[in-house]
Amino acid sequence: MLVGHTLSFVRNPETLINNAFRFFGSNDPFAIVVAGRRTVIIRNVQDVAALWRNTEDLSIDPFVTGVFNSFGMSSIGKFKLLANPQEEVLDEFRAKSLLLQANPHNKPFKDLEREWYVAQLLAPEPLQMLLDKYNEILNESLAWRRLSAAYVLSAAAASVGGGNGGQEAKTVSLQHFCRHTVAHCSITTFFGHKLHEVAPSFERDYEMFEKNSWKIFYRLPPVLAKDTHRAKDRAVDGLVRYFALPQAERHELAWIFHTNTAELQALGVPDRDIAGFIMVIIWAINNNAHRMAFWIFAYLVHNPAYFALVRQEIDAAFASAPSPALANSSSSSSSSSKPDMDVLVSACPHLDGVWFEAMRLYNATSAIREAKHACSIGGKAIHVGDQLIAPFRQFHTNPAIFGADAAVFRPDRFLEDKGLARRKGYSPFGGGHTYCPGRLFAQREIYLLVAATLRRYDVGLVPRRGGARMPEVDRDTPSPAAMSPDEDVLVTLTPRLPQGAGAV
Ligand code: HEM
Repeated sequence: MLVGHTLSFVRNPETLINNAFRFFGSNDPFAIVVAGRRTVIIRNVQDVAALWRNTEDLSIDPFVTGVFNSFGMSSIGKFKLLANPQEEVLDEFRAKSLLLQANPHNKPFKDLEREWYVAQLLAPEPLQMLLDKYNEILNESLAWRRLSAAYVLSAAAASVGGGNGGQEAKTVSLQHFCRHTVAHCSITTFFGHKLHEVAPSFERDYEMFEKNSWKIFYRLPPVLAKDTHRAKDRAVDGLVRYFALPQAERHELAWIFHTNTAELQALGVPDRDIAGFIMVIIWAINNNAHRMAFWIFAYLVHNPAYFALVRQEIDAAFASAPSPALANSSSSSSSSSKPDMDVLVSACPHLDGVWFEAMRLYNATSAIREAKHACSIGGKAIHVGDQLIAPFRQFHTNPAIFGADAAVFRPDRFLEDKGLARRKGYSPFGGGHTYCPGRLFAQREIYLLVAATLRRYDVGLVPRRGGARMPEVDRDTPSPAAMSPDEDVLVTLTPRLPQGAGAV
């Protein structure tokens, strides 16, 4: 049975799918029509595993090229991503190109690229080097005098909730704090300071684009997304200028992006397409991460007891670092503000709990594939050209997996059941051959952000008309991945006083 339901699917896939399941009365896959296409929806955990396994018949490539299409990539650029390197690499690049020299199975660019992500983002040493750089940039940007106008709304000597009565406090938009800090730190980590020199408005343009990037992702007519397209085009212009610099001036560029751009050049992909391609990856890096950071902070400031537990764990990770007050002083070296990463990721159970729980409840990611050949999933016949979608939030809110209170944000569930984050059905980073290669970086960058912030500052909730309220998910804005809140949270940041001075 086919049901035409494009708009309701884009706006709120969950309600539509729940209604359909009630209607059909089973967990078997069923078909609806989305944007004129037969789309098979999957909810059974075993069927998702079958979808991930079946790389012969089911492909993610049409979805990926669709995204690049929405972001303005030319036909030649899209063709080259999936083309045969033996036929496409230009003569002058053949001796050096990894697509020819380190590609025994002659994989197209898009497939070989996955191996490069793994090499940079999942191998311990390269990952740690990126994180060390990230931490340095983070500590510079969180210094009291450098807190950015992108999120500071006002500064005043005020008596605030954190207990440092009379000390200066800055009022901050939590949404903008997370969006700006995550984007600034990761963009500078991967591209270096030179990008800001040649494209001073890059971050602003990127953030403006990203705020409504769903309009591009869901291919709204350009006339309905003018500002978003313009901001994206300006950011891409900035990247074109950056990549036109001699390589020596881009020495801070991370290996993965050096490799991506060099190999796309070797394939003869036009410069603007290369910049557009990199823009999509920058979006994948940031779009989810800052929203997750927001939900974590939002939960912590609304739950002081949990905040205190997380801060205790974080302070232990800084055991060999100087006191918070020293960390805030301009003379403090960035390395002295470095937490022990092992403690942070393996001895902070309450931080883990709030991270796992945010990733469970505020993540609308789906597995998406298209059928290249006829096959079957969960007993359902799949025709060539069918689109298959498995929305993970269906599993993440399933009481059979997460208990009767699955709809509630309760981090302790991950402390009570240590195996819960490995349970089938918990897939915030997807799975199969497209399993997010940035998963370790993402978790660690967010832990660093939470750690650095709580280490340096008392974070107080600004009183809100109508009383404090943990935001809910914004159900009016479609989200391809991490979900936005229906309301911002305003907080005060106040430098923590040294231990022993009665402030902490
Ligand atoms: C909380 C933050 C993040 C979440 C929730 C997230 C989630 C995901 C998911 C679900 C996928 C799989 C998509 C699919 O199968 O279609 C994915 C893919 C990907 N992610 Fe992430 N991600 C995050 C952060 C990052 C970061 C920080 C990076 C890079 C540093 C990154 C790089 C990528 C890349 C390159 C892919 C494409 C993989 C492929 O097609 O083989 N992600 N991400």
